[in-house]
Amino acid sequence: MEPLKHECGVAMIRLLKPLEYYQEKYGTWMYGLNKLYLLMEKQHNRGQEAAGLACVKLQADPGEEYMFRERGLGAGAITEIFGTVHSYFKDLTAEQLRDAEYAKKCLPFAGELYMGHLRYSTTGKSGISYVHPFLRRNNWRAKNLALCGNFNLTNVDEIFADITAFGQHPRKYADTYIMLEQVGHRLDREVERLYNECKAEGLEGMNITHAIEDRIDLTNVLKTSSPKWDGGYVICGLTGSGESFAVRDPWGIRPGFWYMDEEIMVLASERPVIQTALNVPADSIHELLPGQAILVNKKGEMRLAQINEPKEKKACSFERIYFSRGSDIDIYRERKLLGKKLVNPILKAIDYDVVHTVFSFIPNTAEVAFYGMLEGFDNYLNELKVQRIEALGHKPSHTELEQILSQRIRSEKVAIKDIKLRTFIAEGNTRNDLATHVYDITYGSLIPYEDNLVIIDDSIVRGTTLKQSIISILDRLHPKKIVIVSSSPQVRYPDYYGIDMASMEQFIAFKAAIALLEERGMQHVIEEAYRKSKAQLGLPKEEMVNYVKEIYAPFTDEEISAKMVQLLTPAGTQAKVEIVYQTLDGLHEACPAHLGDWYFSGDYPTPGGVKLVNQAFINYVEEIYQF
Ligand SMILES: O=P(O)(O)OC[C@H]1O[C@H](OP(=O)(O)OP(=O)(O)O)[C@H](O)[C@@H]1O
Repeated sequence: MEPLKHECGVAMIRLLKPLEYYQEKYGTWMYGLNKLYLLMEKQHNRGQEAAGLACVKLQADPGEEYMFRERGLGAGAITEIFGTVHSYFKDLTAEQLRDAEYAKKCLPFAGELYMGHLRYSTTGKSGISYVHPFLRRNNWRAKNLALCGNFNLTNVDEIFADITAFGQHPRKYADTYIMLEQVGHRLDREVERLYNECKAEGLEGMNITHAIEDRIDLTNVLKTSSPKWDGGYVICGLTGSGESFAVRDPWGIRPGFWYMDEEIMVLASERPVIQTALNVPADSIHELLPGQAILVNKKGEMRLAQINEPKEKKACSFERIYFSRGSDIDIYRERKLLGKKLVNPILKAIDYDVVHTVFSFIPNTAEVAFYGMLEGFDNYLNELKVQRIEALGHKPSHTELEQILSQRIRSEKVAIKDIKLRTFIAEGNTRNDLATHVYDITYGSLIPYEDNLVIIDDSIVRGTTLKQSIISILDRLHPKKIVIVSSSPQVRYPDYYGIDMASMEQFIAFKAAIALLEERGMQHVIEEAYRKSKAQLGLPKEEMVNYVKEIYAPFTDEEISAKMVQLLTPAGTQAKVEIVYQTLDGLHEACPAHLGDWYFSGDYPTPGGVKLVNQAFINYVEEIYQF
């Protein structure tokens, strides 16, 4: 089975006051719903394929619904699901709409607990039934569970085996279902344990229900269900009795941030989203720590709990480079630094000829790195100007100064992206076409046959953007040389923890390394790596080694880059093309708190990652390479 992937965004809201409070203070009891909309809309960058939301209403009477969900497919899913929710209110009178008590009693989605999810998946497994949140319903309110997550587990097979060993019978072999059943099973046990406890105390009827709901401790549930999860995750859940939680993986791979005051608790995948939606400063927002959970109980009491021992922190650097919005104060700084660090290799590539070089970027994500790169070149040029002034040996005249200071770094808006969608996270089959037509150029933005063009992108993964579109369209401007700059290092290995970059054979770096091995008659390296990978199949995953590294080992980064240029440059391109990459050290210096770099280095933080890359390489050799 191909594992399902959920590279996504999450948002949670827990209103800590009655709905009347928000009606009075903010003029609407829909305060929570509206904030959820903002949090989701501002995380659209994290998922364009589908969206879903869930809501739980506290204090419903038996016979009244208290858990609601809406899900939609497609790029317009957020608008669609909120449109549907609002359609329930469209026939209300103005008075009814203002009446928080009426809303609470009679209207769907008028609750205190909210949860939203944005999804993209590139595995072809789509359809509304795969859209989060997932629900598990039961006649015991505390056993009801809504779950959504930004996650990917490497060991769905092991967890499936585990829960079937308990005698459970999941309906689907899909990670979210399996997780839902696993957490749900532990939740059932917890409720049953409390039921027995309450019974033994002599409680009866609804008193038992209320006592269970007062005593239930979700940390027990999470501690018993999550230890085997091997992967990156922020899993969010709501229960029918009013508990909400979010738990993060022990390596801190996937991000989660939360904010709380006396009115609201909010959690989201990205920090600035909370800042903007609630107008609060960055330092009032906390990171959910590796292995930690944030829980708010039925009474609105929050607590942080260490669910799993934190491991060596390997927060995903690709979040910083590409996936998250660049509006975060730290991400903005980091992206700029990534650009700045590339000045020296770029200077080499343009033969130090800044006078005849135009600098630009491939929209949109690379824009911030571009500003950093420009700053770096400004510094370089200033230094040159100082040297030239000093070299004059006399007090410079006004004309001399003017002449020296007039030199500027030339930056232009050369590439234009015609649509706002991210092509990277578009479904595989449609991507090529999208990449081909999505970019355009500004005619006249450089001097033909005289100027070099340095153009920065955040990442080169499959190379589709370059090959299908960028290089040939830039060549129409007739630059002398095109220097493509990647603010991140060469992407060499699949992700497996929640960002579905591509499968191994699609990586342009991998294709280049294989081509080099073949060209130089070094096929034995492939055979050897395959043999070793195959030989360790029976080993426990903790003992496995990533032998794919041997494919890259014989070559320098520059050799691989040069090969990529050959593979990516369309026939007939007139300009000379070169690719300049960030180094791993440069990445770590720019993003020191996010050292997770497995897609660049092959150093997977969890044994499941090594196991999957091993299998992927075996599959590649057996199905594609075929000796
Ligand atoms: O080498 P490739 O496989 O083509 O992938 C890398 C490209 O994909 C991303 O662009 P995307 O259109 O997703 O988003 P952006 O507008 O946020 O830069 C990224 O910025 C690169 O341009």
